[in-house]
Amino acid sequence: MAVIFLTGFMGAGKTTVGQLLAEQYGYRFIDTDQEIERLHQCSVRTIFQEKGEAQFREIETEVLQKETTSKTVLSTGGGIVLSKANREWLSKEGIWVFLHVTPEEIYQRVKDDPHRPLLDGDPQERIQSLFEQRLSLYNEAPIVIPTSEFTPKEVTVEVMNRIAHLI
Ligand SMILES: Nc1ncnc2c1ncn2[C@@H]1O[C@H](COP(=O)(O)OP(=O)(O)O)[C@@H](O)[C@H]1O
Ligand SMILES: O=C(O)C1=C[C@@H](OP(=O)(O)O)[C@@H](O)[C@H](O)C1
Ligand SMILES: [Mg+2]
Repeated sequence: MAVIFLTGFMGAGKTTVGQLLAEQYGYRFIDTDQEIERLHQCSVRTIFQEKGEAQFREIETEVLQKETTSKTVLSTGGGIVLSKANREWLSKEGIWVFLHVTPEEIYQRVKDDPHRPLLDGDPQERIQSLFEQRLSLYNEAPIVIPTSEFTPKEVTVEVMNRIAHLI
């Protein structure tokens, strides 16, 4: 009766693959960003603007903890790993998967999408710098899945293969 946490950089495919994975298992699908937007009735971008990143992170942690229930695929926002407490939660409370993607591929996937406030300005520079800051945190996950050269369906199958013994 597992909960599966999908983590990784913006554009890794956490939201996309999470939905496919939940369909395959017949599990509930929760995306922390979508849940925050539903609870607060406004966009992630607006929350960043009006409340600031620190408060967004507090809300994100609350959602992570509250929605950690059995038979759930929980797709997180890319910054969930910034908090040590969140990383401990991910490692203790469920199956923690890191969807890996290269900075070049991230840029291709997110360049036309205005929804990510942390990529405002020069997105290529922002991606490179955040990637370098965060890679070691994502790599604390026990299960690492490359995604850059695979379709969401292929990534989903690979996640299922890699966690089959834990489900
Ligand atoms: N494996 C993949 N190959 C190509 N494009 C992908 C892949 N996974 C996701 N995408 C695309 O990249 C964008 C970001 O995906 P999304 O699931 O929102 O990522 P995340 O939730 O990790 O930020 C979407 O347009 C999605 O269709
Ligand atoms: O990496 C980050 O800090 C963020 C990633 C976003 O989610 P995705 O990873 O789903 O894009 C969203 O939570 C917010 O814009 C902050
Ligand atoms: Mg997402």
